[in-house]
Amino acid sequence: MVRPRLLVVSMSLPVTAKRTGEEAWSFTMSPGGLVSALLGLKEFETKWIGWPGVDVHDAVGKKALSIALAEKGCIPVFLEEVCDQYYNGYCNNILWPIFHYLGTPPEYRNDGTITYQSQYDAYKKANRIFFDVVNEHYQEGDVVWCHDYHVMLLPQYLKEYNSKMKVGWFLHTPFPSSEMYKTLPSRSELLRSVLTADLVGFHTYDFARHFVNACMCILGTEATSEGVVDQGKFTSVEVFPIGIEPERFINTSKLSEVTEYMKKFKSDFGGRKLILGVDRLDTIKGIPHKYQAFEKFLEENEDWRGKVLLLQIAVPTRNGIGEYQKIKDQCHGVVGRINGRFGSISSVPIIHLDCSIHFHQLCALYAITDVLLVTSLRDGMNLVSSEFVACQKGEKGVLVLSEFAGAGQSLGAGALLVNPWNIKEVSNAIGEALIMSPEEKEKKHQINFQYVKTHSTQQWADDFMNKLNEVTSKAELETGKAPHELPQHDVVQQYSKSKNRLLILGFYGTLTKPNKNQERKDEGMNLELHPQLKERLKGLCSDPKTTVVVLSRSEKSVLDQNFGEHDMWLAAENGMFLRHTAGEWVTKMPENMNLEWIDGVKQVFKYFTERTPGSYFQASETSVVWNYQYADAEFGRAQAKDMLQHLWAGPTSNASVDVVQGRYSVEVHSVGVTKGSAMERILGEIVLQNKSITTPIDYVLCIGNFLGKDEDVYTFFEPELTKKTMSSPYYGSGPLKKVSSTLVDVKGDNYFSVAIGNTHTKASYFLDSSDDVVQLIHKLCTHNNP
Ligand SMILES: O=P(O)(O)OC[C@H]1O[C@H](O[C@H]2O[C@H](CO)[C@@H](O)[C@H](O)[C@H]2O)[C@H](O)[C@@H](O)[C@@H]1O
Ligand SMILES: O=c1ccn([C@@H]2O[C@H](COP(=O)(O)OP(=O)(O)O)[C@@H](O)[C@H]2O)c(=O)[nH]1
Repeated sequence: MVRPRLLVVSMSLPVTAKRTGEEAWSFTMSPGGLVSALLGLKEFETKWIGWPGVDVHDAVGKKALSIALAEKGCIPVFLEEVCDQYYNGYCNNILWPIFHYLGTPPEYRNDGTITYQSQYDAYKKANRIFFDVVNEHYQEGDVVWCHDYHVMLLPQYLKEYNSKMKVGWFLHTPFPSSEMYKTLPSRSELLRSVLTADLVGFHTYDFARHFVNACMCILGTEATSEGVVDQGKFTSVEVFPIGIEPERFINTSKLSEVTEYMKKFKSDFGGRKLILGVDRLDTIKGIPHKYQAFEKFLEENEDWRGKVLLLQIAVPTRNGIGEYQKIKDQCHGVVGRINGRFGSISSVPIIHLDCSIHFHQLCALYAITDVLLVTSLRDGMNLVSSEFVACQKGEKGVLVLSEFAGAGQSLGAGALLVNPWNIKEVSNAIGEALIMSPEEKEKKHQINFQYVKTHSTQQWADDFMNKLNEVTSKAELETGKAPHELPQHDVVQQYSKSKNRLLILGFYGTLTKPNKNQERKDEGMNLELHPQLKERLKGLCSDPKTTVVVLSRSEKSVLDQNFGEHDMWLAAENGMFLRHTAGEWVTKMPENMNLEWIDGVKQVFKYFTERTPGSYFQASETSVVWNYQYADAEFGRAQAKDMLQHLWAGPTSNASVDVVQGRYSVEVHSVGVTKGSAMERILGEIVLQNKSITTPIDYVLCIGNFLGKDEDVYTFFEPELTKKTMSSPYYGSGPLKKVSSTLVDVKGDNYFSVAIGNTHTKASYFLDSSDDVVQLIHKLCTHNNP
């Protein structure tokens, strides 16, 4: 496969520039895991677009810097006067703490005169500047991969300008639960923009789930198991846990310079056990908590005093922010206290370094470490943990890892997981790690080493790119398939010609009267067939060449009441129950379906129904739907968001259910209860009962006003899919065997899938309303006698 060129966009470039003369620049590597990880992308032609770490105001300097950076495959973004408000302000003082559950900084809570607005304005401006630079360098076919919370508006700017650009967005930090995210004033704009990307990626399932929930609660979008549908546009949301470049660490630790450092450090530490911490000096890394836990350990384990050293590399970061200056002082204070308490003339228990160290030194330290102590209060991933695992040699060390780091989900099995807020627990884990047997340490190490080796950055990038390619190719195909107005003449003509027709009709919104003025009517509770359809349907059903199926989420009794007198098939609760009107209901529910959640969901729905005038809920045997179509729209929407929170916190939290938000409804049903998935079972039953079927179905008309998750029914009969489905084992046995290969014979011109009032659909055609369905059914009934 030819790989596209990659435009990586992140706030920081991998190198930080320093001016050494009018036209001269020197560079150092930028700190942080994002940079380390992306440097591992070797197999793509990559241009990296980002801020060079300095403000440059003169044209000469900018030009010289651009040239020097170009040699490194980098393109600078000059942020100039917006930089401070953007980077130190909105990004790192607002988004960062909110995304890491620290909430808004105190000055925004306590000082009524400070608002986010000017910082948000700077954020918008900065994203525009990023957009301009990307746009200047973009070539057709490039993939633009936006990284992190600094560029959340960029996907929208790019897509508005050129909808064909392939755009991915990946978040390196946690995405918080919607309760926390909701506090952001610009929450909707940021979400909407991110959703314009083709693919949105996170490190862990939790982060992805939080994002999807936020979209549902805040924007009212519909969520599917694969992503989010916003205003008819689908955005894929996936999990891609980042890795490191393991070979780089493994090979470096074998270098003689590194071995020399190892010897030297061992001798410097005088035979003491080494506990290592490597973190940017960031509020989220829990460094003061680490010190407190170590202090507790020394307090409670007198024997270990003088025999263990905690070395903390505290890499400087974001010096322009007050909180970061404060934490530095705070750390120095605590270290002083502990060293004062437990140090001696010859040694102190903690060495705290406010600096970054050379890569060889880092690998040497990782290699000789007995305990790597990671106490992040929240962390997107934490690559330091993986780097430590990759560098370990000889008798292995132990990873003590915060359960709040994304890495906890991938390296947890080979680590001692701790809650960093629980000082006692961390202190105990230090003790446990120090006395762990070599066999146990080796076992844990092997588990993690296998993981680290096989989950490289390259793999991570490949996975992201492959998925992006897949979703964009699919979207391209689907764009070409935007639905057309139903060619009613062809529909009728093909109908006349065919010998064995199958009509699949939805009920609500398809065969009911259109509800144009949104007034409350009794049919809210009691769905009623469109009055003009009664006779027409009868005519349609009485034709022996036509099989009609009403496929609805309604209950059996509702379908009985409305269609009982017609000669047709009724598929209630999205196909969970089926009957021919001449026979009894049969259950088509998949075996082992767990319905224990239903009572809890009903209670929540009842609660909201009582508090939302005009709303009602319907519970069937397999699903519960709350409808606020006749309630005040604004209030109903707000209540729906609130309801989702209650559902997630309670009855649906561990249940295998889908919670689907419709335009005016919230529906909960067991996973996999979709109309498309029911189709195969329905068809099987029809064939089973119609033993006389000898001619294949040569005409399919499927009309509905379905939820996104049910749209799979429109594609079920697509000619290329039919072949696949019909050759499935289901059809290879029992009574279907004899008709399996010839059951359906639709080639395209005799297959019509129709969505009512929806042009963002998988259906091939659309009709405006159920009044059009009435007209169409009339034409079909009278086709021989127009
Ligand atoms: O550029 P800075 O402001 O100095 O910050 C450095 C980076 O910090 C964050 O890194 C995150 O990415 C890592 C790799 O995915 C992940 O392991 C870690 O948990 C995250 O904190 C930030 O997201 C980056 O944008 C910064 O460049
Ligand atoms: O002096 C140092 C020590 C470490 N690191 C690197 O900083 C990164 C930290 O990444 P992590 O994901 O653990 O956290 P982040 O800093 O991105 O939040 C790792 O790749 C380290 O190798 C660094 O740049 N300078």
